[in-house]
Amino acid sequence: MDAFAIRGGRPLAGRTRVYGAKNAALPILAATVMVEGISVIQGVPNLEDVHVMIQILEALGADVVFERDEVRVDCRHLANTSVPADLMRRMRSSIFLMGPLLARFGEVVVSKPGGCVIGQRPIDYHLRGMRALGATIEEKHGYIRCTANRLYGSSITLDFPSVGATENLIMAAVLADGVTVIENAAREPEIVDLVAFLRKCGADIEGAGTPVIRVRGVHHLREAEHRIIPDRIVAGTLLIAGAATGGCVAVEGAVPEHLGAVLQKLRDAGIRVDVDGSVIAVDGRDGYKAMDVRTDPYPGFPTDLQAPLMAMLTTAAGTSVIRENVFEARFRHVNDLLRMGADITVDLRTAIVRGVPRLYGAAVEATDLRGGAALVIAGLMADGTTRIEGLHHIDRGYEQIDVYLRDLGADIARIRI
Ligand SMILES: CC(=O)N[C@H]1[C@@H](OP(=O)(O)OP(=O)(O)OC[C@H]2O[C@@H](n3ccc(=O)[nH]c3=O)[C@H](O)[C@@H]2O)O[C@H](CO)[C@@H](O)[C@@H]1O
Ligand SMILES: C=C(OP(=O)(O)O)C(=O)O
Repeated sequence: MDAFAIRGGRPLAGRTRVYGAKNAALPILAATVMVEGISVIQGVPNLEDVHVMIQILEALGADVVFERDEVRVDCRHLANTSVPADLMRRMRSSIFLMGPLLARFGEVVVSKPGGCVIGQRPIDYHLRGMRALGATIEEKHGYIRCTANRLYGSSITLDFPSVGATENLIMAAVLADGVTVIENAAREPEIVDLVAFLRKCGADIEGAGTPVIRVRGVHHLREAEHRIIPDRIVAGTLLIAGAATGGCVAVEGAVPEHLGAVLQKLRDAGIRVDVDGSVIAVDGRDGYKAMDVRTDPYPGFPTDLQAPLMAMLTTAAGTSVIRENVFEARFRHVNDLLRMGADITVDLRTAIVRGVPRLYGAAVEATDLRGGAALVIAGLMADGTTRIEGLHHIDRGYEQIDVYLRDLGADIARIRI
């Protein structure tokens, strides 16, 4: 088993480059099963979740080659429509196979997906939407079998703008008969990227990035090449780490508009933020103050950066109030931050963070992906040595985070324990 050993207290400094977004790459790789040809996807991050998605595609009968940051997926001879349960459990994004397989073959068997434990994370919107498109759904012994002779365009209104349900339903609707309208759709940049890929393949979709998405079904999808958008959550994590350590960090290759709410919050805390084209720089040398933050669907402050920002605010002057509006149980990192000397009280979806002068190194364990990133940031901020276990959670979403941070001057090592 691996752990990170971090000697904290060094301000990060320098330039780094962000890679492709996990949360865009995963649905796009799943969408390739609808293409009866070869899809070429570039800018794919080398992450555990991407490897699981490739294993799923191979189990379905696809030929997949992953070289450097390019994945070539040949789905001409796809034969299997059941996603193995052990792979389903490995990540939330396994559910993205539901829409595409149903669309292409009229049948799919999945089971409850895994992923970060940050709330109940049901899939009822996905299933309700598939039913609205004409699918029959049987749930037995933990398996979910969806079938349809044909899918038909329909009107679907989501109770909450779910990212995954919006993506799954767009994919199911792409090959359906007629027009599907998804209302209260999620607007995240990753959805816009999925739609950009599908449109290159010949799909007829309008409204991505707005709350109303219209999909007019087409007969088939053709081969296409696509480059994944940069990972706004990784970019945000590195910028927050830079500011939290009182350092100066520039992240290249980002899309600043995707980070609007995040950059605004950093500025609200008194951190200097400069944007020059695709380079975002933060300067935290003058320190920062407490502030209130609420997570919301895009374009609001992303829930995936709530934990990293909380780590930063543990030593801010004053009291911060953090409200988590997207997931009902996304504060599991708090216990370990307390172990490191933070002063935080949680009441359901609200965390009150009273700034303390400093954090202290401790032995802690990541229990989910972004909570793990928060512990890394806390370790970089803390006096003394922090040992972080549970690295598989962090590796699901950050490509060699230790290497990136070392390049910025951090004293972090991956050790075998
Ligand atoms: C692979 C991927 O892209 N993951 C992201 C995606 O997760 P994911 O797509 O799972 O998140 P959703 O947007 O679907 O979830 C938002 C809320 O809706 C609820 N819900 C969702 C679906 C459903 O059928 N029923 C239901 O009640 C969830 O429990 C949650 O409370 O968006 C989240 C919100 O930005 C991010 O934190 C995740 O990083
Ligand atoms: C929650 C996340 O991932 P997943 O939806 O794959 O669990 C995340 O990327 O922060």
